[in-house]
Amino acid sequence: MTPLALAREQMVTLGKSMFDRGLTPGASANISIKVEEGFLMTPTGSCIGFLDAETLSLLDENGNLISGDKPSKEFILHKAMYDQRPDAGAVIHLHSTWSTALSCKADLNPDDVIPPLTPYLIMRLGRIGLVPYFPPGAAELGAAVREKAAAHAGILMANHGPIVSGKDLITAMFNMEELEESAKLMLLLEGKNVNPLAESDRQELLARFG
Ligand SMILES: O=C(O)[C@@H](O)C(=O)COP(=O)(O)O
Ligand SMILES: [Zn+2]
Repeated sequence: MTPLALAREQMVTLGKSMFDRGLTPGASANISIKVEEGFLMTPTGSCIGFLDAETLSLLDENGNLISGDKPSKEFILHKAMYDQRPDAGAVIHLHSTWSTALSCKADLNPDDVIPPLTPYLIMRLGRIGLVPYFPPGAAELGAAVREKAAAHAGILMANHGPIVSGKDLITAMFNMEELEESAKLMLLLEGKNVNPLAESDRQELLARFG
């Protein structure tokens, strides 16, 4: 199997896994993988639970369509992540419930949205960033993500949802799952007497795993 064929198969399989586990509803979400030709991306309007390996959008490095259906309108977000994070091999954007709920809250720290509650989020994604609301597909949203992406592999887009990168698609998916679980913990603990990790513990984790 060629690397491109493998990427197609993995996008279909992991897209279905995320959809089947209720991580994004309907035709929300988009996924991309960096490939030799440029990028493989989910077509706009597609449901990630029912992707067709043959109609996925294959784009060159500048985002020009080589083959397949019209790509996601969010290619600009994915490209911003790849440009700012040279080690990124895949990017996922979902409308997962807890991260999206968190993205709607006021007074979040745009460079550290989720407090250090447990080690694993810190080990996988470090600090989570936040960009202001702009409409889906807007150039301004792409620019805002571009500005945050060098410092954050996981970003919440206000009133919209999360976007994460990883060295490959399975890593990006695990990163997204950990972000979702951490957003859930944060919201479940609201108003409770929480004992977060000490900043020194977080620094140690960032130094070892970041
Ligand atoms: O929220 C939106 O409209 C997009 O960000 C999205 O999730 C799906 O857009 P397409 O990938 O263009 O279908
Ligand atoms: Zn979206």
